Amino acid sequence: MKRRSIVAANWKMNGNLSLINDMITGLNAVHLTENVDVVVCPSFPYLASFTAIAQREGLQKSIHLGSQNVNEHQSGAFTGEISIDMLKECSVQYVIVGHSERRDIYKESSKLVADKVACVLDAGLTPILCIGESEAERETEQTNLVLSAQLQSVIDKIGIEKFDDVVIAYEPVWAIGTGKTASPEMAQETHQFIREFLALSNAEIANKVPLLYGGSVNASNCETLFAQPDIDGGLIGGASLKVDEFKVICSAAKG
Ligand SMILES: O=C[C@H](O)COP(=O)(O)O
Repeated sequence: MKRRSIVAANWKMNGNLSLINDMITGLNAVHLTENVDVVVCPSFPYLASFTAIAQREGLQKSIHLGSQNVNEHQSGAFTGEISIDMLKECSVQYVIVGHSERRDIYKESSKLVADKVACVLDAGLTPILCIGESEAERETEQTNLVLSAQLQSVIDKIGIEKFDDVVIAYEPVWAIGTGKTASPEMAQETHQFIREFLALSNAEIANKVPLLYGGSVNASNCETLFAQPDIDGGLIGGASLKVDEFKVICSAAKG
């Protein structure tokens, strides 16, 4: 079956208003293959700006706005946090959850990540659930164990059926921002494992879930990565801050 392809830009704590303008103009000029969606995830202060500029300039309908994080509570005394309703008011459609930088630097547990996935789904938005192993875990052959545990905690929380509305991004931590991309074969092998793991709970849903690869994807390696049968697009960090390079990556998504 044909799965949806997604290319998502995670700007992390980078970018500014000028980049929002340039990205919207640049992406509007890209010919996106049918069945390909593009998601731009700037920092919180730029979400409303993105929407305002997109409304003013017009935006291809397959380009969407995403957030890099959300708080799992609906509202309350959580200084510095952002609720799902606030994101909805800014026209956000996708939310990155469980990025390894959130898990490592901010100590987000798999339970918290699962709560956030549930919160995003309950609001009718799409979570981009990030999973991935560290270099030490790969070297000690624990990759599949780590990925299974990260996935199982979300399955336990929301049930496998709800994965129909979940996007998964596999990002080996050792490949993030390091220039050390997983080889297409290694990435494919791990994506296939993820799909097979989901299939143990529900084969039909496993076959439908878009699986994105993330970790030093750039204009030179995107085509071979996206050509792999179980890779349905990418979660792009550094290369998504360069409009021309990101356009090349979006154009390479197979749809
Ligand atoms: O969310 C994106 C990933 O962390 C990948 O970042 P990168 O493309 O800079 O390696």
